[in-house]
Amino acid sequence: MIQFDAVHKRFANGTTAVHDLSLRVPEGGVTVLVGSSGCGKTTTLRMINRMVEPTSGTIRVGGKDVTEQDAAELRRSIGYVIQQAGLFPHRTVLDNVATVPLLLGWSRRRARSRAAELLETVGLAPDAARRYPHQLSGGQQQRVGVARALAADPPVLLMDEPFGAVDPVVRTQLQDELLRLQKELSKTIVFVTHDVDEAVRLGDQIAIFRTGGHLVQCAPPAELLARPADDFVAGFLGAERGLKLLSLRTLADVPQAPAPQGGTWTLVLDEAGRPLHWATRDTEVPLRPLRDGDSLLAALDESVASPTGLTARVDADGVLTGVTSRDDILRHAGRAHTEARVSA
Ligand SMILES: Nc1ncnc2c1ncn2[C@@H]1O[C@H](COP(=O)(O)OP(=O)(O)OP(=O)(O)O)[C@@H](O)[C@H]1O
Repeated sequence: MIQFDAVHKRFANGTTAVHDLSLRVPEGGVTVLVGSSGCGKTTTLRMINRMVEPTSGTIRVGGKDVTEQDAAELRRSIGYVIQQAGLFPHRTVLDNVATVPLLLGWSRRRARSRAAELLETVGLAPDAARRYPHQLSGGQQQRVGVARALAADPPVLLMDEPFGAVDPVVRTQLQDELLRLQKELSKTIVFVTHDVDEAVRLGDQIAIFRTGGHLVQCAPPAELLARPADDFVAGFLGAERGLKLLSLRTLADVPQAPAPQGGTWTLVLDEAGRPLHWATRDTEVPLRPLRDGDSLLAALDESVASPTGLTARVDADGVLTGVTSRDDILRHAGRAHTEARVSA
């Protein structure tokens, strides 16, 4: 757990970057810091590993005051990922990842074998290990950055706009990858982003900052979206708060019915029972079958695109389990919104 108590940071030029910050970052979860440019997110992050020293207040990591620890040692025990990955250009990918274990005194062999294992964990092909950073795409470099930060298996990871410089498709893949890794590793992650959708997707809790380094609200995404503390938070979250909330709810509890027979549109299946498309006698419309774990937002999107207003649902093997109507999805969405408002 990371605990900020009454932390203040004023730079030598008189700028107050962080104002009286008290914040609890729970162990094993992702805390996302968001807010407009210059509101103190990076400064907050960098005070955790003492790249920036607070003017007053205390920061504890695992119960220990960071100022009472050797700064270099502290930094080695905390993973740090930045935008553009910040890799060493003249070292191979493998050596980049092995850097911290070597600094910690591991043998070259052990450090390299750990690095190779981690490259696989973050989804890079083995031949990437021998290349230099400039020979990789931006998304691949970010994966190396994550592998490097994980190399010494630190309990805490600091991530500063790690996916800010890649295109939206790669960004979504990197977010998926981080969620998958986090399920396995349960690190305590502090993640800085400008992107509200990224924050909602990744955060167990989201801390929203306002210019001048003021923390305005810190809450789980569903609570934040259902009950923003003030107009600033509501404005920052954007006009589509309701839809964002739907991205957090799954289809699991929404009822399904057997696929309709004999109407204008038929749901065509392959021989294993997997849905292929909707069809009339002379038209075919593609479909995207959804699973219980998919979001209500994806289900609504699919039902709007479907010529029948129905979403085809499948099990883990892709075999049809039933269909759900747009009305059922909307009814469930309305109930989920009411519950979120009441319980927040
Ligand atoms: N070394 C420094 N000296 C003086 N002022 C600084 C220094 N570092 C940051 N600042 C100022 O402190 C404030 C907070 O900066 P910080 O980088 O923490 O914001 P941020 O929310 O991370 O911004 P961005 O999203 O643009 O990265 C800004 O006004 C910035 O100009």
